Amino acid sequence: MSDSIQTIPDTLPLLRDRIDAIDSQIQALINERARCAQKVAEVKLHEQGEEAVVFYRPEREAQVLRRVMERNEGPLGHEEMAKIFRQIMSSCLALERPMRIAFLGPEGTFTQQAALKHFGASIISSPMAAIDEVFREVESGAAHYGVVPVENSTEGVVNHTLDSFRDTHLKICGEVEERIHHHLLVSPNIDPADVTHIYSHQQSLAQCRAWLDRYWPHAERIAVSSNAEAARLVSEAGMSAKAIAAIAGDIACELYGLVKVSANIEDRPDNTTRFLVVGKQDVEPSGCDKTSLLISAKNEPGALYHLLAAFDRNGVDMTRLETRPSLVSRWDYVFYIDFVGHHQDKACQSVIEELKARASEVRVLGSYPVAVL
Ligand SMILES: O=C(O)C(=O)C[C@]1(C(=O)O)C=C[C@@H](O)C=C1
Repeated sequence: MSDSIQTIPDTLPLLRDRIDAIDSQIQALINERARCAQKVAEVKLHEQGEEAVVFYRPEREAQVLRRVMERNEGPLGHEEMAKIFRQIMSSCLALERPMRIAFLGPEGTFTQQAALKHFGASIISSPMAAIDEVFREVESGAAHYGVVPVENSTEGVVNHTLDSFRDTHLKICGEVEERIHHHLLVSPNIDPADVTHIYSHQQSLAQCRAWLDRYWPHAERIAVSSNAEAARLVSEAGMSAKAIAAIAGDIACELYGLVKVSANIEDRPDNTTRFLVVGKQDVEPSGCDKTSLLISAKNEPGALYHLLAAFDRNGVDMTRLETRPSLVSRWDYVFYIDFVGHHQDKACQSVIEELKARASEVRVLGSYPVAVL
């Protein structure tokens, strides 16, 4: 046990004095760290120039957060401690250059929640109406990075996101995993017993299907463009005392001032959505990375078998395989493959070389740190 733990006082006034003293030390240290970040920005600008400068470094952030978790001794939990540092880095990065992040909107979506989880709260967030708009916003330079959903553990892949990679030169710079908790929400002035219609995004309705069948078998389910939009409709209807409900998450509930009739109503308690961060940069290795590839296979017998064999031969762990129509000709397919490792790793380079010999196109969509939080 360290000295500081042994000398913790045991009366309220003394404990508060102690907390005040610690807070002023923490504050001074955070500002010292922030001054270092300002200096980092100067050095980057000097070395890379205004046109090419890259302030956000996902691999460095992942390393910092992993180290925080490794050295943490409690009583605060590892994730709790990492979240604090997540926000400190977010504030430091905003001092270097405020980051504009486009995400699948409107305000209050799980994608916004994922963007805040990944970048911290010190970002300028721009809600977009559709996934391809997020890509365009980043391509045009109007946003530095974009956040889009890519797969849900209950409902499978988000095809719009996968298909968007065919027409873009953007890279995957990161991934975020978010546990999705759905709640049944109404306006504060509405009696839940009067509810006749339940609004949500079709994926959210599907993720709560068994619960709805059991508890709200007679309510009509209405699919809308997002669950945040459902929450907005419910708050608007509440003004004219119309009894409708929404299924949405915490930030939509808060944003639209709704109340929870039932919390955590998703059918599967491990319901998780994975999001991707897209940008223009090639991310350096962080020591624990993943790579995503887009492969157009030649239309010949055993094509997929030969592609997969390359992973086995090089001992590279494939974590995901998705097939999508190529949109070039009928019954032609492209494969999206994720694997463990960075494209600069020797074994991963061998896999990519072997794939290139077999496939008509192999594109590295990006190597990026495995989600830390
Ligand atoms: O190390 C850097 O390159 C920094 O800019 C500093 C810092 C940090 O606060 O630790 C801030 C932003 C980057 O995304 C990574 C780390």
